[in-house]
Amino acid sequence: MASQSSGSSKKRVDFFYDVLSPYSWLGFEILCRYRPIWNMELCLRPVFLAGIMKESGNQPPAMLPKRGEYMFKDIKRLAKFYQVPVQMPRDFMGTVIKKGSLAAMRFVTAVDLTEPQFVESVSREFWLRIWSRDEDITQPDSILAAAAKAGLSAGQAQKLLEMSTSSEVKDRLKTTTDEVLKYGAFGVPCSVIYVDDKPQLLFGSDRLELLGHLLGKKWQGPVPASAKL
Ligand SMILES: N[C@@H](CCC(=O)N[C@@H](CS)C(=O)NCC(=O)O)C(=O)O
Repeated sequence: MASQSSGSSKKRVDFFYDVLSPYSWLGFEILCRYRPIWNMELCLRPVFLAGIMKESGNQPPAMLPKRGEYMFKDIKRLAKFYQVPVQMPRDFMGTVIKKGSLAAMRFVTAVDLTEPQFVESVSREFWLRIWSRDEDITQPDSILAAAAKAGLSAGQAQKLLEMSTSSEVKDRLKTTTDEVLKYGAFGVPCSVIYVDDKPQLLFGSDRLELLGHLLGKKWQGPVPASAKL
């Protein structure tokens, strides 16, 4: 459960995301760049976007054709501006809507439960596969390849893959998804912070300047100078 930072001067930011979401990738990379600058305790919280859509009664944005068209252009412009190598998969419907991210998000959840220091690198490798190189993230071999690139040993990755279908992992992914729904989520990414002891949910990778403002921190654009070094 997200809560106000206790003890340390670090501000806690819970970042809820699904690797099926390119906007989540943008937000993730920006927050990773800002983590030392804003002195944040960045808590990466894997959720299942399809579950959020279902429970909130929402639909993937691209289901509205005009919005889908806009999104393609938006992502291309943002990738350049934010300096994150996002590229649309050739078969958007097949990759994003039909194949989905359940196996990948269960794997990330298993990593979070047992090897949390790898959550960031594993998530990034999934995004690089699906949203940069147009590669699969659903098959066991694809998941193991992402895990290897992220720095997990073959033995660790195989164990985590087996664990990812356990009820412990399924329950944890559902609990985290339910948690962000309680904060008011209808999509991803969502950042949750506490201001005056009250949780504040911010939707999108385009609300990080506001997030900084609420934390009393300065926004230096999507690629702050120290991240360019
Ligand atoms: N304006 C947001 C858009 C984020 C967005 O479209 N996220 C998708 C998933 S990739 C979503 O969950 N959309 C739900 C909605 O827009 O209602 C941003 O720039 O990050």
